[in-house]
Amino acid sequence: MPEQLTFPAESVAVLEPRLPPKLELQDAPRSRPFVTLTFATSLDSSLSLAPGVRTRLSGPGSKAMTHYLRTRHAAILVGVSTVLADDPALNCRIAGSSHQPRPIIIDANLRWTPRRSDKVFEVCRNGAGLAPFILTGADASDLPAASVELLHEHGGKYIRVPSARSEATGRLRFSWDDILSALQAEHLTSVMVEGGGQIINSLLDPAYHKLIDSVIVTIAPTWLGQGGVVVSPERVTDSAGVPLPVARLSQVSWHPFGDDVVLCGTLRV
Ligand SMILES: NC(=O)C1=CN([C@@H]2O[C@H](COP(=O)(O)OP(=O)(O)OC[C@H]3O[C@@H](n4cnc5c(N)ncnc54)[C@H](O)[C@@H]3O)[C@@H](O)[C@H]2O)C=CC1
Ligand SMILES: Nc1nc(O)c(N)c(N[C@@H]2O[C@H](COP(=O)(O)O)[C@@H](O)[C@H]2O)n1
Repeated sequence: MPEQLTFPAESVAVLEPRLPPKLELQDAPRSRPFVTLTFATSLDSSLSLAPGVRTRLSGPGSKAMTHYLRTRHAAILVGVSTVLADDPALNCRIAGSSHQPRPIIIDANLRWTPRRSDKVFEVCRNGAGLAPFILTGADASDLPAASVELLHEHGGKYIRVPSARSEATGRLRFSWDDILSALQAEHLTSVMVEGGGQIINSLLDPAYHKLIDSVIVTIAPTWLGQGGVVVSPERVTDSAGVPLPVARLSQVSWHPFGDDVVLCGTLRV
């Protein structure tokens, strides 16, 4: 029996001002998708116990909250290491909701080989989710034919995004402007960015704050300990080299969900 979550109407009302406008209420077309940054963290800012380790942080109430967010966004975006670690379904499991978000996987360097048994395809075949769009820096001629075919069969695809090679890692990187342009071209009007650590830390670069419309963070009352995947963006300094805070939320509100608390805010001025 597939999991069925419920999210109470009073909690819907609390979240609504933080969410993308419903399509029918949108007065003018947007030039880029509405971006919600959302993840679950421990008290020591960890997303998971270690890279590659799936770690449950959200309790039942905040988990249902995340799935409600999935009903309210056109797309849900994760990095390739999250897919490799978690084999996520990336679908919406709120009882009675017919909406499914489009999974977007950032895999600039083609590290993931999609397989028929992956959960994201399984839920798709069961009519309980959509197939992923994989954003890659690879040329069409370099895409593995079997992966292209598997994606095509389920309604997914690779999308080529302009990339630059990172001097530090030698790997291809995207700018967030290009990622959002690729989603806009697919008529995806909103996206929730779920993780993991590298994806969130790259989006929290001050150059991209103007692209983030809403931040919704679940904080679980637990310390995971050192060695976890941590949300901590690259440091910024003033002209004398003195460290400055990278970002601070405004319009902040806190909402308890069971043992967890959900923090809402914005980086927009
Ligand atoms: N608690 C939570 O809410 C969540 C937890 N997680 C956890 O996070 C962990 C995975 O996180 P990470 O290891 O940090 O990996 P990640 O999921 O952030 O993916 C890293 C990959 O994304 C690529 N990447 C990041 N920014 C990019 C950019 N701007 N352009 C192109 N490629 C980019 C990197 O090159 C790397 O290959 C897993 O253990 C997973 O369970 C993941 C999502 C949510
Ligand atoms: N909100 C939230 N709470 C946690 O405790 C988590 N571990 C995550 N992880 C994210 O959710 C994805 C799993 O999705 P499915 O349940 O398989 O659909 C996982 O890949 C992370 O992105 N999120």
